[in-house]
Amino acid sequence: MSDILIVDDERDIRELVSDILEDEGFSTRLAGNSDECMSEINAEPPGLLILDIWLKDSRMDGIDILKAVKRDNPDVPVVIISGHGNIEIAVAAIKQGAYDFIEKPFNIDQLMVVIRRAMEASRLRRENSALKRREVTSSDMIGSSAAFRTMVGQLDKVTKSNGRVMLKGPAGSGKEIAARYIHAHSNRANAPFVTVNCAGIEPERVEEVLFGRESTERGVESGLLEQAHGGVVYFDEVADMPLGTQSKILRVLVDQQFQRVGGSDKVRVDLRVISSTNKDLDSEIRAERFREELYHRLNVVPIAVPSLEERREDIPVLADHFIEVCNSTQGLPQRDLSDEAVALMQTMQWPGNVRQLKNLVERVLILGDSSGPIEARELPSEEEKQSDDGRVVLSGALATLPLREAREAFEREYLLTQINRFGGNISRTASFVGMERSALHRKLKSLGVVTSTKAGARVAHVDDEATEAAE
Ligand SMILES: Nc1ncnc2c1ncn2[C@@H]1O[C@H](COP(=O)(O)OP(=O)(O)OP(=O)(O)O)[C@@H](O)[C@H]1O
Repeated sequence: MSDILIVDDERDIRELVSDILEDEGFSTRLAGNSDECMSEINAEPPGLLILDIWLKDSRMDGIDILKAVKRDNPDVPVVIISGHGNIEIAVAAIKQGAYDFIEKPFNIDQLMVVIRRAMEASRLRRENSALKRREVTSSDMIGSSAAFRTMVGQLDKVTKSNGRVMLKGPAGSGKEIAARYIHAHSNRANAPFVTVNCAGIEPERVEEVLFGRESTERGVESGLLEQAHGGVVYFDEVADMPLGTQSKILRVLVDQQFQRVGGSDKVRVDLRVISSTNKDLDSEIRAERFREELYHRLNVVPIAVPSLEERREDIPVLADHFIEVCNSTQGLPQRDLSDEAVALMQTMQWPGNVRQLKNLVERVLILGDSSGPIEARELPSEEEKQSDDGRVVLSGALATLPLREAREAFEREYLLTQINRFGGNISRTASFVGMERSALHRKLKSLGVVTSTKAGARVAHVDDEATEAAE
């Protein structure tokens, strides 16, 4: 079991707490001021920190120490000791990330309850992140085609370095999963992986979201960059980053530091930067929508992520994998794939790549037959297939509807497909389909399309109640 570091300027108190904890089977270390405390933590982060708020003869008070611990060793739980009548300070400490506080004078039972709970919470958190990592490393990167193996070979080469990687590939091809693979196999695997959805941040909130904020009422709220300290920050779809944000990110990459909104101190962070794009950034630079200098900083090691059409031979293993995932996470039937279904899937167009395949598998398992192998007839027939001269071929069903209903049916199906293709992200769907975000929201409402979270992913579907009411 890891040990407990007790920091208090009163020798009697730290020795008393230490005696109690050692009687309970914990090992302890002691510190009487902030310097001793920081050198103990730097030598070896403890399993738990018990920290007095007021420290005499110290360069840092308890709150400063707490901030440093939450920044550099966020997994170490901190229990605050506060003097009687200092509840407000203790509450402020909790806002800064302390697990709990005990008020002096305290009794042994109270102390033990708080410590056991703090240790348990931190154990669960660590286990949880280990599980998440295992999920990514062992099961998520599926494939054996040549194109896939080439990519994995390149990912393996960059895991050991700290170089900035740019993943280039179409939407849904697995860029984020590739970034997570680099993280999980690097020496930063135990530190955070934080995704910055470049299109999704409102331009007026960019600084707050990335750099955090400081105010007297709410204390320090760390932004995404600070949350990623020691680990990896993943800029998803950098081409969608507004120009103003690009300059701010560039400055951070050059200076290696930033200021929180409302704060005056410089915050230094240690980050590995991975970014992704599905656009051709050279033409974005020529069109003056992307800053060339930022491109060169991000594009140190470019890695191509192949589209699903470039790795069609992986389709059967990927589909089997998604059937298994749907079975274990949602209890959907565990079915095989018939040879005809596999053949059809391997000849289809996949503009939404692996994400589209995953959604298709889920849809067939929900709507299709409940047992037996998946047959080709259960896969969506390509109703709105393009004819050779680019015109849309009308299927029987659509052709029998009045124009208004046919248009609605088409719009509903089209937008459902697009939203799911963009993983439920309305901003990106809006930008792809060429509508304003608010107009798209209105449209979806009128068509009865809603989004909800299913097995951790945002999915779009038709809200039956809304469409019935409209009819
Ligand atoms: N090789 C793979 N093995 C298993 N699942 C995969 C693989 N590649 C992609 N996926 C799955 O496909 C979906 C899309 O992948 P991901 O989000 O990584 O794509 P992306 O290229 O980052 O998409 P976008 O550009 O739209 O953000 C995810 O659910 C992911 O788990």
